[in-house]
Amino acid sequence: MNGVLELAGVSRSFRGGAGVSDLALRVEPGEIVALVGLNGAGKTTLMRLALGMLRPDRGTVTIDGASLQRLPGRVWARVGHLVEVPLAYRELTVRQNLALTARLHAAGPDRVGVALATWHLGDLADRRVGRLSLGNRQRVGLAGALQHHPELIILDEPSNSLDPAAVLVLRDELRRHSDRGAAVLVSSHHLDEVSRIADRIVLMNAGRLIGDLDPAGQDLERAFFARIHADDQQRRAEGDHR
Ligand SMILES: Nc1ncnc2c1ncn2[C@@H]1O[C@H](COP(=O)(O)OP(=O)(O)OP(=O)(O)O)[C@@H](O)[C@H]1O
Repeated sequence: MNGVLELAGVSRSFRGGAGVSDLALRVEPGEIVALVGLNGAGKTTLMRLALGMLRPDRGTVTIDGASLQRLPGRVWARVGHLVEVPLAYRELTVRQNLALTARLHAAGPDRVGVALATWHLGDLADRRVGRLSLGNRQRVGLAGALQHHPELIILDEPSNSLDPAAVLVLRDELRRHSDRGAAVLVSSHHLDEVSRIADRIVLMNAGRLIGDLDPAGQDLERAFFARIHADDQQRRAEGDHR
């Protein structure tokens, strides 16, 4: 498996008018793509579509060239994701949760010790996940999503509720996994953080992908808002002409 994720012409609408339209995105092995946009832009929806948690009304999603409906189990086992709720059983300990996620991904139990050390979870290894703080639960979720060395990584706002030390671990881990060839798609609200790790920043607004931002560019925040504003104005103008 080489982990390429591709969305082509993907649309999904929800009752009430919201949704995403005509999404086209390709994430290559070794590449970190950051998805940025305002609240409600459609980032989580795109990720749920990419993971088959939601079916598109139109368009196709492929991983490694295979449609999600026909994706073999061994390919799913090479995907690591954290979208919405961290995969963790509240009544089990941190160590038990990590052992379970390792098994689900056909990885050996030896990965658990490494994951505990990487995410500084050693002292919490025998605590029940349900008793942990939000940030520590997020660390367990991230450790579980990455410990099997996935070829495709999809994380929705992974730095949410992490302390600065854990944000550093996250950054190092994403770089390390992309250096060994993983394709990484990550959403974020923190442009400065994203600019440090992303090879490509993809902008989303009102359910559409509206172009890229240069991670090395000056004053990313200003550039971000200018692009969003221009897109809003264009949509309004097009609406006026209908
Ligand atoms: N299951 C659903 N039913 C109806 N509307 C939905 C559903 N899921 C998402 N939406 C709507 O689709 C739009 C996009 O939501 P989404 O959660 O993808 O945005 P987001 O970019 O991830 O936002 P945030 O930054 O706040 O997490 C929103 O208007 C949301 O209310």
